[in-house]
Amino acid sequence: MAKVLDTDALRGELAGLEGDWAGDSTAITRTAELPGFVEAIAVVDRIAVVAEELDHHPDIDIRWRTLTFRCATHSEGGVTERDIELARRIDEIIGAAT
Ligand SMILES: C[C@H](O)[C@H](O)[C@H]1CNC2=NC(N)=NC(=O)C2=N1
Repeated sequence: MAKVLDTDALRGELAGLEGDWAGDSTAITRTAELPGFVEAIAVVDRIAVVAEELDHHPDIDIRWRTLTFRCATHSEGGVTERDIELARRIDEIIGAAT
């Protein structure tokens, strides 16, 4: 079972991520702007595959070509290492698409 990260641990983990993630021990979020709607949906599709592989799923808000991801471990009520791993994988996919 993954533990909810405390503020210090979370700050360290966020600093190590490629993307501009923000948040607190409740949840972390980042946005990404893709060239267009089709590209944004393609990114969501790739992230869906990874989320299934990890058995860990982000909340995703889609507005035209801007995506907002929110990661938290629902079962633990906060941000755990599983969210950091998911965030890292989301960053990789966005990095490859932009
Ligand atoms: C059984 C399975 O591990 C759980 O239901 C998973 C699925 N995906 C999940 N995703 C997220 N973000 N939090 C969870 O607690 C969670 N639980």
